[in-house]
Amino acid sequence: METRSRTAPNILVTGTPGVGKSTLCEKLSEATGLKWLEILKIAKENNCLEEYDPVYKCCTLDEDKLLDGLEEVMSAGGNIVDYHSCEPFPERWFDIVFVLQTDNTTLYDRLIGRGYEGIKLADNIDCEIFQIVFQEAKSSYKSNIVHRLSNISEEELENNLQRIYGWLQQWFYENQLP
Ligand SMILES: Nc1ncnc2c1ncn2[C@@H]1O[C@H](COP(=O)(O)OP(=O)(O)O)[C@@H](O)[C@H]1O
Repeated sequence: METRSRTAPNILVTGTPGVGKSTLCEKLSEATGLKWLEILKIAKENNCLEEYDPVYKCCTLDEDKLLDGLEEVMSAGGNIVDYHSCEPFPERWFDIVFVLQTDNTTLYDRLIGRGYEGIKLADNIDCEIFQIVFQEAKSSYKSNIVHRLSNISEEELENNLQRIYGWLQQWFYENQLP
């Protein structure tokens, strides 16, 4: 389904675990009324998780089942999708993609605070150092809709929210229904 037939845009908020996606999405959803879709939570609730990985202490996604289940709500528009990767999703779903980023010390502290350790901690820090999610986003979507946002402090979070509100206003202005 094309963007034009949506009554509100779909936003993807992505980035390495710990960069602040949930925090930003929750505030954005509260302020705008757009629906916050926490992909991991939705996958759990709808039995879209596959085998457990004991090293990373998480499960892989049953992507086909998850995407089928989300198609209708994504086609309608008005969603904020929160996930640490953009690879599973069809390009046509999103009007804009925000990749949140932090510095490595900040991310390290946040992940330690969350109980990450060993390979899981090291791999996530590497993921941020090598900007894996940003590279993924650039290869998955048109470059003009992919935006990096530094999200280290409360002040940056507020700036990021303001920037997204500004973008949303512009979207509604440009896509006004006749
Ligand atoms: N802009 C920010 N400034 C300071 N702390 C933040 C910011 N964004 C998130 N945090 C904190 O970082 C931790 C991880 O945030 P979270 O939103 O859960 O990340 P993610 O959803 O990307 O895994 C939380 O403790 C949260 O309070």
